[in-house]
Amino acid sequence: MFVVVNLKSYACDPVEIASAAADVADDVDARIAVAPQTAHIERVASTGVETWAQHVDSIEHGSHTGQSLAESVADAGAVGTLLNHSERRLKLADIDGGIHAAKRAGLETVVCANNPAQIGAVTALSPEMVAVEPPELIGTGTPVSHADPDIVSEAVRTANGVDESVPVLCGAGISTGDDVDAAVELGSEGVLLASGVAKVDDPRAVLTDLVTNE
Ligand SMILES: O=C[C@H](O)COP(=O)(O)O
Repeated sequence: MFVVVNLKSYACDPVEIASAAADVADDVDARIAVAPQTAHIERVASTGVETWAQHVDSIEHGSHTGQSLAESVADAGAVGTLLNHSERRLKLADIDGGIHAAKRAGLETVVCANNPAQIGAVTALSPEMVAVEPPELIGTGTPVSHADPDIVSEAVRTANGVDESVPVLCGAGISTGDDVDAAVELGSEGVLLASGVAKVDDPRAVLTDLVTNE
């Protein structure tokens, strides 16, 4: 079970959440990663939590301005990156290029997709993991694993049909251990969540519930 907490651009304290995630991961031997704003990667990584970027661009060192170089986020302490998040959609060629850039820099990748058909397409690009997230449920607090279970099980079936070695995560509205349990029942090997941790008063309690309710 892999829990990825995407802090998006929420007005939260990234270090407080990262420290809580590091403690909870240690306490219950769970895999929890935090994906902060790029400018916060170094501070978040210094807490010891597994740190991910929210995005890298399909570029190499060179004349690029305002883009995110995979080597730079790795140098700051990231060990993985999201790609093609619903709020940062990419063309297929740029997803492919982003995966190559990430691999070059030693970063793992979770490539997001909106539906099972897109999951099939991005699984064929051989990322480490894929994540299905119906955009209409993102940030609603209505968990995909309860509200739209078929999309998760279909995404798992589709990904397995393309490449069985690529695990499928699911996201949108996940905030409790019960949501995680339901996701696992559907074949998901992890969850991607944001508001359920980044917008609450006690992120440590939520993180604990997420990984101890299995
Ligand atoms: O990256 C996280 C997903 O977009 C899910 O967001 P959410 O947990 O706020 O629904």
